Amino acid sequence: MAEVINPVIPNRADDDKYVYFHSGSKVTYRKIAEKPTSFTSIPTIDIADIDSESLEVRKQIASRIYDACHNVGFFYVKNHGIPKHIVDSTFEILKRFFSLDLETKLDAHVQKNPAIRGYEPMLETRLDPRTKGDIKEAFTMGDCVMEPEQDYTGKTGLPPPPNITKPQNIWPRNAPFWREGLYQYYNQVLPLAMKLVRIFALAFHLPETEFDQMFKFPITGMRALYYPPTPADGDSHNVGLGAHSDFSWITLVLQDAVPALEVLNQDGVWIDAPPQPNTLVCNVGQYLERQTNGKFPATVHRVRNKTGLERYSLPFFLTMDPDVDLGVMDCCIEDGEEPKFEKINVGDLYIRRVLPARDKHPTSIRYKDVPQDQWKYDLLLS
Ligand SMILES: O=C(O)CCC(=O)C(=O)O
Ligand SMILES: [Fe+2]
Repeated sequence: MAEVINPVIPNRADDDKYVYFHSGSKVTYRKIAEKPTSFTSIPTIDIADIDSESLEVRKQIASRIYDACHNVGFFYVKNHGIPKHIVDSTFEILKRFFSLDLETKLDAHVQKNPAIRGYEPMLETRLDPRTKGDIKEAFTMGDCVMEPEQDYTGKTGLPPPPNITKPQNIWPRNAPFWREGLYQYYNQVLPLAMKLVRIFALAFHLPETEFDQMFKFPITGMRALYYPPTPADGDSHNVGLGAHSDFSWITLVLQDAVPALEVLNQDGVWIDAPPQPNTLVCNVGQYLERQTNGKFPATVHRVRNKTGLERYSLPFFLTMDPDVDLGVMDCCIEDGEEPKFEKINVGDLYIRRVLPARDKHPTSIRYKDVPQDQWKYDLLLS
């Protein structure tokens, strides 16, 4: 029998769209995936000159940050200025804290704290509903007008607000090194983040101090994380932290030498963000995404620790003051474009995201019958 000639004829004009190949006796073809449209690595930005007296030099850093945030939503911060001995001692206390006995850590259980801060044991959160839970332990602290380490009056020139009578953080009573050590790092990373706030203003060709009035005493969260090795041969959905974008303005992550962080690009490909020595990872959060009308995407990421080693990390989340009403910046709306996000109150949006994410927490249970649009940030403070 004569062989049937397949009517598909390779066409040179289509060479860049299709691969033609023989399959058995037939000529056939396959469409080449669209050219990669998105990033394939995470850029590094050296900020050694962030304090330069030259505005031009500072603008150059800002311009690189603009490109990284626009194209990727993530970048490594090199020469961030946090002394190495503080980074080293921070990892020492992270290891020391998470290896404490459970009872000592549970003394500061997140369920005991109205602001949903404190210690979260293994599997307590579940960002990916296909999993048993996130394979990590965590401890969160953040902004608090009452804790002397944060010097509210020094920063704002105001006495602490009289309506706040309970500390927002909870600390394990039998591990005083933990509060002391975390504050050592906190009081380095917060000023660094505030320098970045100014550089971000420059990135939009705005006066450097444009955002200052939004960050007088910002909402912060610092989350110590311990990820044991995720079993390599187990369920492929196993994750240290399920895929998510950050609920912050920006996040600065201190990670140790164990690779596990992965960032999702627009083509749906997971890109590794392995540790680079002496850097922090900076990423765009949902508030900045809103403010920029999506020009800076809050890029999705996850943590999978497949190395067989224990991993520690310490993200610092910066969000503006809770009383700010945040809209899309005019400079981010192109001709003919509409704002994609409505104006919101920063603190109210915060509580409306934080409580549903922890629906078993006593604060969530307390307000479960109150309609969400009546949840005010102050509920977290009482
Ligand atoms: O552990 C990390 O490297 C990142 C953690 C993270 O993405 C988060 O806590 O939001
Ligand atoms: Fe994150």
